[in-house]
Amino acid sequence: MIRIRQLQKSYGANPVLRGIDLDVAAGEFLVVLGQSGAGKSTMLRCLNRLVSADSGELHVAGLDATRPGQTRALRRQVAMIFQHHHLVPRLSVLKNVLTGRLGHLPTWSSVLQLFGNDDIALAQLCLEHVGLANKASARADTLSGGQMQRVGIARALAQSPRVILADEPVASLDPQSARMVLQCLRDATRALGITVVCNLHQVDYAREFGDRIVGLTHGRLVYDSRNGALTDADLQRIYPKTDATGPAPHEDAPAPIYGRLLEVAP
Ligand SMILES: Nc1ncnc2c1ncn2[C@@H]1O[C@H](COP(=O)(O)OP(=O)(O)OP(=O)(O)O)[C@@H](O)[C@H]1O
Repeated sequence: MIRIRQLQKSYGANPVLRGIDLDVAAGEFLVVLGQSGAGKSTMLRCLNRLVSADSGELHVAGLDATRPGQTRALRRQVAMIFQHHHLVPRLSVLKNVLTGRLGHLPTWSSVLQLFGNDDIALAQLCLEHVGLANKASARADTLSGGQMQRVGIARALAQSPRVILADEPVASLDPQSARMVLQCLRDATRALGITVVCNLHQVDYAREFGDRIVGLTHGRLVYDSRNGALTDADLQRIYPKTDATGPAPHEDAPAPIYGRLLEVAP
């Protein structure tokens, strides 16, 4: 479903991705671990052309993600979930989920937001997948943080994607809500056969929810395992400057650059 070969990306003189090779199978739930600044978000954003790779091969859902001409097709096949769900607070939960259908509407009806009955039925089904069917008519800003993130997942599902990219989707949630959100993401995508690439900072969640874990260090893949046996030595490779208990607390990390994503969030 995803094939990456020798992916390279620099920001000015800062080489962020230094030749990534990675294949992700259809339906796989892949967790990416790595220190802050390791290049996780950049790799994810290359997969749907939010960021243009400098060089390398990048095939996602049968599309060549290095070609600018493929951007629209790619954005239809690849949904994204962000740390901050970016819901429209005053809209109902259902309408927020329906925004996931915008890329499938002809331009004139997308401007007028004329959703058909099929779109509405699909949005309701997506809300069922995340256990929030009973909240369809509630205003988004009346939900808890975990519920909002589940609406974000429903919106991504409504896009009928083949791949979901999740960039630290539970970073701002308490442990109970975080587990519920990851469970919900894994169950829904498993049921629908959707491939997930999920950046996480929490090693425990990676072990619990990942079918497979890869580790990124200074722009290189240094770990790749399907068996979940993440040892202290593995963690030292993934987090070379911290102790083997895992990453430094996220509060200490430089703030990720999410502002720009607001412009392109679904
Ligand atoms: N648009 C940009 N312009 C310049 N530098 C950038 C840009 N986006 C990211 N970087 C830099 O690229 C490096 C990798 O950033 P990236 O966000 O991909 O890391 P990350 O592993 O996702 O980190 P975090 O876990 O903190 O989100 C960092 O040094 C960051 O400062």
